[in-house]
Amino acid sequence: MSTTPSTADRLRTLFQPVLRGGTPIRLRAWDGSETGPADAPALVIHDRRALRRLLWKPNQLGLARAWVAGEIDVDGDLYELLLRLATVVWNEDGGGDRPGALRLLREAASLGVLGPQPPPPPEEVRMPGRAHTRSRDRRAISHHYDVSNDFYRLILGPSMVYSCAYWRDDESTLDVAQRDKLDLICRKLGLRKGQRLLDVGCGWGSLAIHAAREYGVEVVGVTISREQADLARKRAAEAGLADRVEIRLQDYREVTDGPYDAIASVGMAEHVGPAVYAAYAAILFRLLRPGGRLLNHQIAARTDTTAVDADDPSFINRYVFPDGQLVPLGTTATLIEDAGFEIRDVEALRPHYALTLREWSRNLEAHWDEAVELAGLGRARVWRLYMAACALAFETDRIGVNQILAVRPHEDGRDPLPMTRAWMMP
Ligand SMILES: C[S@@+](CC[C@H](N)C(=O)[O-])C[C@H]1O[C@@H](n2cnc3c(N)ncnc32)[C@H](O)[C@@H]1O
Repeated sequence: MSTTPSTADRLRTLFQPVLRGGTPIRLRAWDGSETGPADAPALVIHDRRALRRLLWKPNQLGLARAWVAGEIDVDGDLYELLLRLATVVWNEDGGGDRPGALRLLREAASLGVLGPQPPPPPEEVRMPGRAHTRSRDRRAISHHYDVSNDFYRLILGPSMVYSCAYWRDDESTLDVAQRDKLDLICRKLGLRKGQRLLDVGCGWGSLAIHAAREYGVEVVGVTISREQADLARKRAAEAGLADRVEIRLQDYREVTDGPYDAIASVGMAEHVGPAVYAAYAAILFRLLRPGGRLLNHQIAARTDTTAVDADDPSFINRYVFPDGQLVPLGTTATLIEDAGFEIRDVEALRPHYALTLREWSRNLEAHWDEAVELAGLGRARVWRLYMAACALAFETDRIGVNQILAVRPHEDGRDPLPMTRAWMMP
């Protein structure tokens, strides 16, 4: 019997310092050799070029580059693989640890398993110029949203809502949970017939349509994604609401036709950026009438990582949401208050987003061939990894999501809201 270690065994030895605390996954090498627990999902390394990426940046970016390029894959459940890796890789500071990476690269070279240095896959983006100018924001948004409306429909389902759903019970489906979320927002905003609602970051128009149909309000929805605006207008017209739903291809900074009775901002403020957040909050404040309500629904980081992200960009930044930035809930709340709002309610929905993302992931995997046809293989692989990784991030409390209900106070301090929260409940 040969005592020569297999390629997979040599890889395991190599990754040992990165996989601190154990190797809870299977590894399969390009020659078919395999090591690790039989019941665990396998990280399949198809191409040895992945090694340079994985060893140089054993954190998210290296893994993502190898994944998007198709050099690695999973045999089994991707979410489960990431969950197992998260405990050993992502808690490690390998991304900033260049001396450690160099040592690993030398070891890899001596083991004879190191391939040549590959360029990043073409799906990776770097945004030139100053962040959060209107033109750069338009490009960043177009990168993520102008992919293909049909591709998004495969993932989001007929509701076409691209934010965390509201899962009232185990029986809910994604569509029901999305409808419940839209309705929760309308109730929190206290919408009444004849009022004017501004929906900043309106996506494919689902909230605008729901609010106009169920609450009789007039809605202006703005988005800077052309594909979204086109489909949102079509959906509003098909729902017979073209006279009450106006969809604009417009930046929130360009809205000047206040006052509105209520403003919703759902899943948009993540794109705003901490540097211009104070200006964003001030614009929404000016656009609301005194006594009017703002519902700001936004993903939050647990800690402020903006400085770290600038030095060591993440997978999400380079592939998914260029210029998207997450800050802690407290930072957002302070900025909203500083603009003059009174915060009246905060609801944390973290577990709801984990469930939503698991559903989107399942939809994508169930329609994989069609998704690849619509968006291209590289893009589809980006979305598959992003959705599984974000589900995990919510599940494990690395990020959260919160609905902040705030009012623009009356000058005399009169309270525009009921005394208890009962009115908010279904
Ligand atoms: C995650 S999507 C959420 C869409 C929708 N609110 C929903 O829940 O389905 C974010 C939205 O914010 C919009 N957005 C981002 N930056 C914007 C800006 N500067 N001005 C207007 N809309 C913006 C995008 O175009 C997109 O429609």
